[in-house]
Amino acid sequence: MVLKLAIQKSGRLHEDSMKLLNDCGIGIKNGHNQLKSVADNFPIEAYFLRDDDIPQYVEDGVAHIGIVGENVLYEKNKSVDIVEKLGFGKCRLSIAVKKTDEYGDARFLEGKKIATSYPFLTQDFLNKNGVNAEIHEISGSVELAPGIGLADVVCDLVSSGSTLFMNGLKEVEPILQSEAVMVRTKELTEEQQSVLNQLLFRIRSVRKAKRNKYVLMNAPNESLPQIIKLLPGMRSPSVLPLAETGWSSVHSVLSEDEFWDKIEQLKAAGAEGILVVPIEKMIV
Ligand SMILES: Nc1ncnc2c1ncn2[C@@H]1O[C@H](COP(=O)(O)OP(=O)(O)OP(=O)(O)O)[C@@H](O)[C@H]1O
Ligand SMILES: O=P(O)(O)OC[C@H]1O[C@H](OP(=O)(O)OP(=O)(O)O)[C@H](O)[C@@H]1O
Ligand SMILES: [Mg+2]
Repeated sequence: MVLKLAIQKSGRLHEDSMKLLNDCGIGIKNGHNQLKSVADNFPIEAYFLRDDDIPQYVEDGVAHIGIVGENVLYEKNKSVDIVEKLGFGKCRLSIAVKKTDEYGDARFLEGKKIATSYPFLTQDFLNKNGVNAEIHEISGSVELAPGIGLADVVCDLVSSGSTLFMNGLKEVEPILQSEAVMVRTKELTEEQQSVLNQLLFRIRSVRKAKRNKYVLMNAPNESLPQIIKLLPGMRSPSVLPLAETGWSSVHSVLSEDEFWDKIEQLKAAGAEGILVVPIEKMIV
C-alpha cells in the first residue's frame, strides 16, 4: 500500500515541498516531465500537479494527501482536512489600489471593477462588508490590470510587496494570511492513516529542529546558577567541567523566537565563547 501525495509540479511551492520530503529522509525523484514518482524508501507516491487542482484530487481521494497554499484551498472550498501547517509559501491575499487612491475602508470598492484570480474569496470579502463590486477573473499578471485600464483595483497575493510597488499599486486590505499546509482526504484506511502518522512525525521533528538551535558556551562557575536559569534545554542544560578549573561548558537548546534576547542576557550573565549550531532532527 502506498499513500498518494499531491504536490505542485513547478512554481513557488515545488522546491520547498521536495526539500521537506527530502529532510524527512524520503527520496522522491522528479525527472523532467515526470508526473508521478514512487519514493524508494517510504510507502509514498507523489503526483506532480498544478496547485489549483490539488484540493479536488484530495477531496476525491485520488490523492490521499496534498501540499497546497491555504489561499488555493479556501478559494476552491473543497471538503478536505488540514493536518499540518508547513511554514513555507507564506503570503497574504490583499486588496490593492492605485498608489494615488485614498482608500479609507471597504466602501471605497463600491461599484469598482476588481481584477483577481481569487473570485470566491474576493466575493466573500465583499459580502462580509456589504459592498457591491464587479469581479473580473484573470489567471495571472493581475497587478497589471489597473495600469492598462482593465480594472480599478486588484485582489492578489502579496509577499514582499515589490510586484505591487513596481506596478504603481499599494496594499490596503489583507483579507487572508496564507502558508503551505498538508491536507488529507476525509476517508483513510487504518493503514493509510498509519503511514500519514509516520510522515507527520518526521515532518514535526524536522520543523521543530529548524525552529531551534543547539547552543554551547563557556562560563565561570560562579555564573552558573544565573545562566542555568536562563536556559531551558530539552530537559535541563548540560554542564561539563572545562580543563581550566573554575570554568564550565554549558550546552542547551534555544528556540529562534527567544534566541537573540537570551544571547544578550547570557553574555551579561558572564557567558563567553558562545557557539550556535543548527539541529537536523529533534525527537521529543
Ligand atoms: N510571493 C509569494 N511569496 C510566497 N508564497 C507565495 C507567493 N506567491 C504565491 N505563493 C504561494 O505559492 C503558491 C503557488 O504559487 P505559484 O505562483 O507557483 O502558483 P501558480 O502560478 O498558480 O502555479 P501552478 O502552475 O501550479 O498553477 C500560491 O498559491 C501561494 O500559496
Ligand atoms: O509581493 P511579492 O513578493 O512581489 O510577490 C507577489 C507576487 O508573487 C506571486 O506571483 P509569482 O511571482 O509566483 O508569479 P505568477 O503570477 O506567475 O504565479 C503573486 O501572484 C504576486 O504577483
Ligand atoms: Mg495555480
